[in-house]
Amino acid sequence: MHTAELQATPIAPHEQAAEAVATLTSVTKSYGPVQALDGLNLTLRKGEIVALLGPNGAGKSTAVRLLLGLCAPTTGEARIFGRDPREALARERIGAMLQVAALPRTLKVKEHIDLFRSYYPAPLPAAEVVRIAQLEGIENRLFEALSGGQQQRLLFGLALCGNPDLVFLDEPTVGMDIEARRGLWIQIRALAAQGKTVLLTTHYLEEADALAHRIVVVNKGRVVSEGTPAEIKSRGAGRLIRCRTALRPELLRTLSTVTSAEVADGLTTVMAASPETALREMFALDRELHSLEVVSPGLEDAFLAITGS
Ligand SMILES: Nc1ncnc2c1ncn2[C@@H]1O[C@H](COP(=O)(O)OP(=O)(O)OP(=O)(O)O)[C@@H](O)[C@H]1O
Repeated sequence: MHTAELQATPIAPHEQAAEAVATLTSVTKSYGPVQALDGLNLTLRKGEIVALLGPNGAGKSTAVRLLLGLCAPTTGEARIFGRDPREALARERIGAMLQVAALPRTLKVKEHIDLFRSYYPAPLPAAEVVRIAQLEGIENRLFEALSGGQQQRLLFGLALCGNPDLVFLDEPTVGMDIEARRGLWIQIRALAAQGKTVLLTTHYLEEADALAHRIVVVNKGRVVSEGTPAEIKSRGAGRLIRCRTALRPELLRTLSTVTSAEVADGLTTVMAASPETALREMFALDRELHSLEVVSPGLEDAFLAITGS
C-alpha cells in the first residue's frame, strides 16, 4: 500500500490506545438528598471529540463541573492530566465556554480576548483566536452590540485563549444559523486533529452525530450507553415503520417485536425490532394500511429508546 493510501484511512482516536487526559472513576455526587451522579465512569483521550448526551437533570453539567475542578466528588475520583482538577497546574491546560451572562457587556471583543489571554502562561496570539473563532471585522465591537451567534463565537474564542489541551464546550452553537454552526464544526474538528480533546454537551443530536468520535449517554447519574454515533444509532430498537392505518397505538404495542407506537397527524409510527414480523401482523389486521415507509432510526430515536424518555 502506498503511503498516501495509509494516510487516507485515519484511525479514530478512541480506537487507538491514546493517552487518557481526563477520567472520572466511580464518581458519585450528592446535593443534599439529590444524587446527581451515581457511579459514573468517563475517560477522555487525547485527540478525541466526545459528546455527552442525556435528558435534563441526567448529571452532565455536574460531570463537567467535577472535571473543571469547580466542585469535588462525594466519592470516587476526578483526574485531568493525572492531577486533581482543582490544582492550578491542571487548570492551566483546560478551556471552557462560559455562559453569555458571565461576561461584562461593555468590553470590546478584542478587550475580552486580551483579558482572557492574560490569565494563561502561554496564550494563543490574539489574531489566532480571532481567526479560529471567526471574529474578523468585529474586533472593536462592544460585547453588547454582538448578535447571539457572534456572542457564541466569542465565547468559543475565549475558551481557546490559553491554547488548552482539553476544551469543554457547553451547547457551543446555540443561537447560530446553519452556516455559522458548520463553520464552528470545522474549527472543532481542527482542534481534535491537532491532538486536543473536546468534551461537548449539546441538545442538537445532529451536532453530536456530525462531530463526535464517541457519544456517551448519561441518565440518572450513570452512563447508559457509549459508542460511535453509528453504534449508538444501531442500538435504537430495530426499525421505524411509518404508515397510515386504522389500527390504534394501544393495539400496535401488543404486536410481536413492537417496542413503541404513536400516532400524530394521522401518521402512525411504530418502532419494531423485526419490522417484517410486525408488518405481517399489521397487514393481517388492516388490509387497507397504506403510505408505508420503513427507515433506520436516527440518533434521536436511539437516544429516546436508550434513555426511555
Ligand atoms: N447546586 C445544586 N444543588 C442542588 N441540586 C443540584 C445542583 N446542581 C445540580 N443539581 C441536581 O442534580 C441533578 C443533575 O443536574 P445536572 O445539572 O448535572 O444535570 P444536566 O444533565 O446537566 O441537566 P440539563 O440538561 O438540564 O442541564 C439534577 O437533579 C439537578 O437538579
